[in-house]
Amino acid sequence: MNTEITGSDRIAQSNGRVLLVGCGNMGFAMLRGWIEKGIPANRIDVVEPNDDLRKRAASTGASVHASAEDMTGGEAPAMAIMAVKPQVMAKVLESYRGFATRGTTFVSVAAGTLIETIEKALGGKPSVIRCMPNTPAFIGEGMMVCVANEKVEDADKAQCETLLSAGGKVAFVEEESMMDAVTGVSGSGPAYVFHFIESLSAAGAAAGLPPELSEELAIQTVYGAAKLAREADEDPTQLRKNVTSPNGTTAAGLSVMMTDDRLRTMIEEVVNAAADRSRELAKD
Ligand SMILES: NC(=O)C1=CN([C@@H]2O[C@H](COP(=O)(O)OP(=O)(O)OC[C@H]3O[C@@H](n4cnc5c(N)ncnc54)[C@H](O)[C@@H]3O)[C@@H](O)[C@H]2O)C=CC1
Ligand SMILES: O=C(O)[C@@H]1CCC=N1
Repeated sequence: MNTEITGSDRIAQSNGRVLLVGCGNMGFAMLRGWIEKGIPANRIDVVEPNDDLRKRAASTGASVHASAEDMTGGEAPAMAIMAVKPQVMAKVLESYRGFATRGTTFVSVAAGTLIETIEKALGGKPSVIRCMPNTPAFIGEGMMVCVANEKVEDADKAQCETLLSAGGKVAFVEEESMMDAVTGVSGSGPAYVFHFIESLSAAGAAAGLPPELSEELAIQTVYGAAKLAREADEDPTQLRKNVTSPNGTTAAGLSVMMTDDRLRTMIEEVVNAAADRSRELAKD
């Protein structure tokens, strides 16, 4: 008889505790999203060595701990979300090896860190999901893309999806190699959009608008356009055409962006640079 306890069994038995290791920018964005969407704070433990960040995590009602030692003697969580930097991920995972044989599904959000590296660090045959989230998870509008190893059962995957979807949309891919491009598009993507907002806002100010007003116009325009792109029946190409009157102002602006595919070429370079860095991180 197989007596191994799976993550989903553990959820049924223990009300599914969740462990978040690392509560910096990404960890806190996820934690905040979970709390906002009603994941009970009393089901969440956070390990974060930084005092200020630990206090911030505690403000959500989650139980906070300064180090792995405070946690590892206790009940194994159903899921451990690992949100530390890729450079320390393998070392940090070693402290949680005990959970790997006690039914915990490990979810790493580190850029570049391969499933193989996570498995080695945990030893044995752990259940591992590699996930690339993004910071809009903070407001429940993130994009979380995951790939699972063969040890992850459907029920564990479903449980993980339930948790992660509190931070936004969740997708699973079959091939781990896609995660580098995913990182280049949606993981790092919010930073490109924020820089676009900064640039649009600065250009408006340079064109004579009060800076605060210009920033408001830039933010609302990106927000409204993204929401329309998500909700409209038409695709982004048609939505662009709908704004562009023949020989009008938009055509004048777009000709600067689109001549010789200027922006598209640059964005391709941007995404490739981020994806290449993700591949490099796998080798560090
Ligand atoms: N910031 C982002 O937009 C995204 C980040 N990621 C990934 O998330 C991970 C974390 O990135 P950030 O949050 O940006 O970095 P961060 O530096 O803000 O957060 C990392 C946190 O880990 C904590 N930490 C260090 N050692 C620890 C240990 N032994 N136990 C528990 N916590 C420990 C640090 O004190 C810090 O608060 C990285 O692997 C990154 O690749 C993934 C997607 C997006
Ligand atoms: O810049 C980074 O490496 C992380 C991963 C994706 C977004 N931030």
